[in-house]
Amino acid sequence: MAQALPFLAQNTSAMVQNAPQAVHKVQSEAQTVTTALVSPVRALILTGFGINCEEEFAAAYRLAGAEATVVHLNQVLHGQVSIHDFDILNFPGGFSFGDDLGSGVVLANKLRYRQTAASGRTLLDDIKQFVAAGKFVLGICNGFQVLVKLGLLPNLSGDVRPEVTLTHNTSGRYEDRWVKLRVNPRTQTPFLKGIDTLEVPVRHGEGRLVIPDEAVQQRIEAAGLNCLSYLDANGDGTSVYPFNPNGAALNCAGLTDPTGQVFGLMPHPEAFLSAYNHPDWARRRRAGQTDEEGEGLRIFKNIVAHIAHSRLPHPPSPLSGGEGEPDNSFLVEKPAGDYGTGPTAGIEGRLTADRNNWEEKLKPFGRHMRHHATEAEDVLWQAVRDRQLANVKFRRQHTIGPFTVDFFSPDHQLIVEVDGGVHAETEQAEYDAGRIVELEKLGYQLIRFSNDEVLNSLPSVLQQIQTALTKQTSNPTA
Ligand SMILES: NC(=O)CC[C@H](N)C(=O)O
Repeated sequence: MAQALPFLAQNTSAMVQNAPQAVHKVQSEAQTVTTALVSPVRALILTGFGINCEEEFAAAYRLAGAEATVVHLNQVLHGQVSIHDFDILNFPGGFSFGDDLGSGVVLANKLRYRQTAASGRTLLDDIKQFVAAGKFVLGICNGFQVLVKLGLLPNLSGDVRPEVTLTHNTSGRYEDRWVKLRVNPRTQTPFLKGIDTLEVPVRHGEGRLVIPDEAVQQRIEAAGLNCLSYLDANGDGTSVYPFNPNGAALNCAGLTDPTGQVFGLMPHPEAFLSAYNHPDWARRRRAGQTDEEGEGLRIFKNIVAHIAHSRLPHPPSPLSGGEGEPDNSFLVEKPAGDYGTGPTAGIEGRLTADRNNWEEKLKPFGRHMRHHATEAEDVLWQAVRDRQLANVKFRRQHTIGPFTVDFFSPDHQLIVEVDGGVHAETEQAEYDAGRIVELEKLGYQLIRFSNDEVLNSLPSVLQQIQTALTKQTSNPTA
């Protein structure tokens, strides 16, 4: 096992370093978007004492748009770095303390008993406070073992004492192979939101979950804390080797605590960040798969998006006269019916609606739509309101001619529409197509997103809006 260590470390960091350019493009796009948001999501990654997957872990968060900081555990234990300055605390894989006394045991004991010189507090005291503050903890492989040995997982009692354990694989050997996983639909954890199945590698000697107490097992199942299970070739949960590589109880590859904020798993999602990490990538390419991202990245994107979203002000308050509300300064006296001028028409570029039509129909309609915004519209509005995106002002449910558009940047003449399922229906699609032509004729740029895109890939949506803003040069008259 000891010989495998340098090989694994070299091999995996080379995979990250050699990740294709496309991945780095995703990385820089995601970072730009995060910078555009209020403050970056911050991930703290612990290393030292034989941990060896910290760089892949950091790469995963950076690709997901977060700020990743790798520190030696001693820096935290000696009080030089505070976990409370971060949003996610991460325990990577590796061979901490050479797996002496069982994988993860010594490190768990250090967290529980080692007091920081200054305060006499233990790091576990801080972690409890961290979780109580609504923050997140992720442990992968050796990190998962640490969380289990410590009792942070599954932590049914809330007392952080060990309730289950992870021990030697039933095969009696170190397992290094790819596995398929299914997400328990009952899990509450944001780490796994929207994920059904996942293919990831395992590399461990002590990954077999043992649940000594029947009542504990029932409570784990009842609460859906067994969030990941190993699948066989038919996609069914299995105890059969090698699909289940370690003989885990409940075919379980990962656990959460009852809050869903603490999550640990034996497989390595941080080792599948790029499509090229997968042993079958070339065959998949030939079969027409074009996705550049590895499936493991979804977990990191999920948690980063969740935290970024929870930072946005809630609930939305479309206050009358607030940012985004149409106002009379956008109107000039014009004969009824003549609603339109393009953005190139000097001062008239500010005219976006006919007064009569606006007062009678469009203004109440806009107000109604603002008060009955869909979830996706709200999410996007919270991200762009108050000039949060590239310092650009957006209005919502803004009236242009006879149309009411979802989001509008007057300075950039950019329209952003968020579509629900109804827009796919033929009649509606035809109407939408006509509307786009009319609006584009008037000189506006229009981009559209589906509800799903906004809800599940907000950073990418914001990035695309930002790109569109730079294409559409600022209108000096607006
Ligand atoms: N990759 C890892 O984190 C390995 C974990 C642990 N050292 C084991 O062998 O079980």
